[in-house]
Amino acid sequence: MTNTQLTLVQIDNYGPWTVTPDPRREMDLQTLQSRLFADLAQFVGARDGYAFFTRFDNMVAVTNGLDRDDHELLQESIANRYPVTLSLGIGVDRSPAVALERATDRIQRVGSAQDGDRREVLSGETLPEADRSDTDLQIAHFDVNDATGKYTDRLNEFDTFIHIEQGYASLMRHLREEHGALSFFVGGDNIISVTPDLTEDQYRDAIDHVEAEADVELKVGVGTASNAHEAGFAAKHALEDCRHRGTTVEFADAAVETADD
Ligand SMILES: Nc1nc2c(ncn2[C@@H]2O[C@H](COP(=O)(O)OP(=O)(O)OP(=O)(O)O)[C@@H](O)[C@H]2O)c(=O)[nH]1
Repeated sequence: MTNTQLTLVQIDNYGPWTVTPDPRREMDLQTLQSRLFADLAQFVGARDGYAFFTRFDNMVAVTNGLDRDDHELLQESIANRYPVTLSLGIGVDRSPAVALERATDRIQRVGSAQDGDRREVLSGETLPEADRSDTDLQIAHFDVNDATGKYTDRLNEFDTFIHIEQGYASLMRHLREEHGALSFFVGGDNIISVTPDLTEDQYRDAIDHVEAEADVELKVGVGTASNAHEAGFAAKHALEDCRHRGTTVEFADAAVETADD
């Protein structure tokens, strides 16, 4: 059974805080946001989840394997160390987009992101403990073909960035609209998608779509496991298979996942 547990992480009342009593220095905000993401990534990663920075004031984490107590501990630890607090909404569904809808609804129904009285919401349902080990999720790790030779070593950084971002925009829209999959840029030329069970043909169609729309060539490795780390790690191995075989889509085989993890 494939089921994704997603957590929406939202900084409470962040907009007003950034301008109270006066606008704060931008690089101080950037430092806070990136450190907060680093702490979230470490916390979630240590429990075999994945975290994505998305807009920094709102972040998304794949939290299969994390229970309500883990979420509470995250809130407590951040509140102890940062001048801001976090609200967390949790949702579970076969479709990652629906899981995120559910997670979001849990926070939105309590109040606005800029509501001074709405703090440290923790709401939503986690996967039942008994279901965790036999519930899988799918991670697809996309990479631009020869980004170094085509862009990094030839163009200035800004023009390279435009190409990569156009490819990302095209892929994220296609997978969201066609399959309810959620895709996140993770740096360099890499995009990680949290997907429902997709077929090889569906991945191939996505790659063809991005090439036609944005003129960016991608390849993808796909992994399935009970947590994001194992699924993503298997996907990375599958991506290496693409490199060695010259293919565009590879699915991890289960043996690799356990042998190398
Ligand atoms: N987040 C993340 N970034 C990576 C990973 N591997 C590579 N990168 C980034 O991607 C950039 C380009 O590296 P590659 O994708 O290996 O190089 P390439 O030139 O595209 O070559 P091929 O992928 O072999 O076609 C690196 O500078 C890193 O920033 C990864 O596993 N995760």
